[in-house]
Amino acid sequence: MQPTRSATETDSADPPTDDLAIEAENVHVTYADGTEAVRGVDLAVGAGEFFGFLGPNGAGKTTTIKTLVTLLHPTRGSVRINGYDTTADPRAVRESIGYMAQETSVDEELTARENVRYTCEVYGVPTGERDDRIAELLDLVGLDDVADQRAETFSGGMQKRLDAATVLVHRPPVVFLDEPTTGLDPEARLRFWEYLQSINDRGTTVFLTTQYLEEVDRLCDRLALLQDGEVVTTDTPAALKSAVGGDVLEVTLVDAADTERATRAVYRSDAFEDPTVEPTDSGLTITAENARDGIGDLFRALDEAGVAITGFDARSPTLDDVFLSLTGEERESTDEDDAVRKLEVAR
Ligand SMILES: Nc1ncnc2c1ncn2[C@@H]1O[C@H](COP(=O)(O)OP(=O)(O)OP(=O)(O)O)[C@@H](O)[C@H]1O
Repeated sequence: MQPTRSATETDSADPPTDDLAIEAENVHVTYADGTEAVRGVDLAVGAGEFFGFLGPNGAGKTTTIKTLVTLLHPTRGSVRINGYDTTADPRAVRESIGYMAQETSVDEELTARENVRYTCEVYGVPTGERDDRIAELLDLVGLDDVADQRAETFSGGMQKRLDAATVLVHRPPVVFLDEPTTGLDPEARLRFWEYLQSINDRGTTVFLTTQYLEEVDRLCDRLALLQDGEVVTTDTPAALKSAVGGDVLEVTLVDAADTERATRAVYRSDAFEDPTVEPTDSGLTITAENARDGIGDLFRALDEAGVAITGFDARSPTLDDVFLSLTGEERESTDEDDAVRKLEVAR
């Protein structure tokens, strides 16, 4: 079964509820060496939301999430989690959240069951409730069959799911997950997404940092896009894609050296109203309202300019286009996203 986006989806930049799980106001974090990793971040995440925090390497995602979970203090600004201020009341914050760091905290010498039992002890889950809680969580993450095997025999994906189960032992209303699927193969990522969807379906607020647009598009009610320590935009995936506007035409040229000539020909022609033309490795991408209607005129204009094409594709905007138009940066992870798509088609 494929995970689907949760039912709380809205087409708004505002959280779907007044009941906020995460509130960050003008948060700045500057490291001791002077690096300004986070520069004025505002966030308002509603209780029960599945919220994506997306950005390229080094954008400041980990620094932000560590600040939200009280491991770092804001240099300026304030953070409230479940109504508790992270600076004034860090203990209350920690008791009301789960945090899964990038590095797994699974003890490989223990079995899956022992790992979860150990975390129950750390969090003081009442002794009489532990067996049921452990069974429920191992079932939730699909590790009930291997509950008594040592974690060292697990794949990377299984270890991540075990780690995620331990994050939930004290039934926190909010969980923070820092790039939980980085390094997982496509099959393991899909299973992890199903798990994340199921914990959100149970009412848990999920704050997920990731570099994978596909992940955000599939799972998140809303997302914030971070670049150079600043939030560039916050909205639903659907609204962001429609803000890119129109259709996207991908044109592959026989000779990539013709890109400039082709770009000039597109702008000179009246095939499209107000097009945006971006060069790619093999040709160009044209974005315009009703671009599909201008395809005939486009072919004529390129032919007249002496530019030969080998391939052509018309599609609706993706989050990749959003990312490109807002950050000016091409994404690096496309191969992995393609692998997930292919796997889903094969399923
Ligand atoms: N302890 C530190 N001291 C100084 N600078 C740091 C420290 N940790 C991170 N940085 C810098 O802060 C900036 C933001 O890093 P951060 O790890 O928060 O980004 P990120 O978006 O999580 O990146 P990635 O996806 O690579 O994990 C980067 O320029 C990074 O080099």
